[in-house]
Amino acid sequence: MQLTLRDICKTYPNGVQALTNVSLTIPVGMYGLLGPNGAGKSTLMRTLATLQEADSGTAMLGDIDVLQCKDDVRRTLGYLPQEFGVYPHASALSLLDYFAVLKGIGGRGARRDVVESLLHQVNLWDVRHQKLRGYSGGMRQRFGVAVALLGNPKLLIVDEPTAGLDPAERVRFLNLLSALGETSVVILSTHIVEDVSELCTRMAIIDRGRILLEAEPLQAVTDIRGRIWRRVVARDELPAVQRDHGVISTTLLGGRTVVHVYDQALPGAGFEAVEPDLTDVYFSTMAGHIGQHRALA
Ligand SMILES: Nc1ncnc2c1ncn2[C@@H]1O[C@H](COP(=O)(O)OP(=O)(O)OP(=O)(O)O)[C@@H](O)[C@H]1O
Repeated sequence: MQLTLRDICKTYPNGVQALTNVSLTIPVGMYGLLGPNGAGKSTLMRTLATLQEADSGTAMLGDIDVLQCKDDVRRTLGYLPQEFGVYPHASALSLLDYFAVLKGIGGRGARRDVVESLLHQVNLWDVRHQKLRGYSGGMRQRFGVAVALLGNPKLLIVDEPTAGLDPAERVRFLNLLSALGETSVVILSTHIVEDVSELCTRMAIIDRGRILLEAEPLQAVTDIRGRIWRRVVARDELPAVQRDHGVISTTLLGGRTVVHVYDQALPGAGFEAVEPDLTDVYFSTMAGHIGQHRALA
């Protein structure tokens, strides 16, 4: 089972080209779709979740035509949207049971087993009788995962799930997701590089509707070894450094400015080699040093 996307295009009525010839092969496991705000991630996620139409292209989940046979996909789809509205006065137990009825999970006993086991899995069992209104952001997200997992989906789509979670909730949430990647295609859309580096065995970087890089995170990091250089610069030096070098990122560390530069060789005095990470892969791609930007230029 894998999800295969070929040449998916989408232009909104206002003329925004949100997806341009998106082609991806997404195997069972955790797949990260990484890109900045407005890149087209939600458009792609909503299209795969059968909530909106593409203009052209194909998407096959095994032998199911995702764009044509929407009912077949919905039977095996779990979707956790960016904004997850909950009914504030319902408890997790009653609302999950309600969604299970909607999903067609029949037989009261069987349904109770499914609901109870999901509440354990997402670690909400102890608070199952509490109203959702009192839940933290992370608890709501985990409730959303429980809803998305009803009916054992073969395709699970999770759109920007960690925004707004505190570090402890984020870790708990990511651990939960990683357990799911063993049997299903799980697509995690995010603008947070760490979500992908910690969790995903494969990834793609998308910007302005185009796939710029498709890679295994570890391999992508290995591939740029020896090409990332770092220098601490004074604020007034920054414009010159940016003019003269392929600066991919500028960060602050203890009040000082640290630039990372992409170059095949030592860019000049004051630079030192750094062991790259996935953030360097991301910014090198966005700056056009690696990936498809180069082919487009
Ligand atoms: N319904 C719509 N009508 C017109 N333009 C839209 C619509 N939805 C999204 N867009 C535009 O399409 C582009 C892609 O948006 P999309 O929401 O898919 O990006 P994203 O990567 O999910 O970004 P974010 O992280 O901000 O949600 C953006 O330029 C956005 O403004």
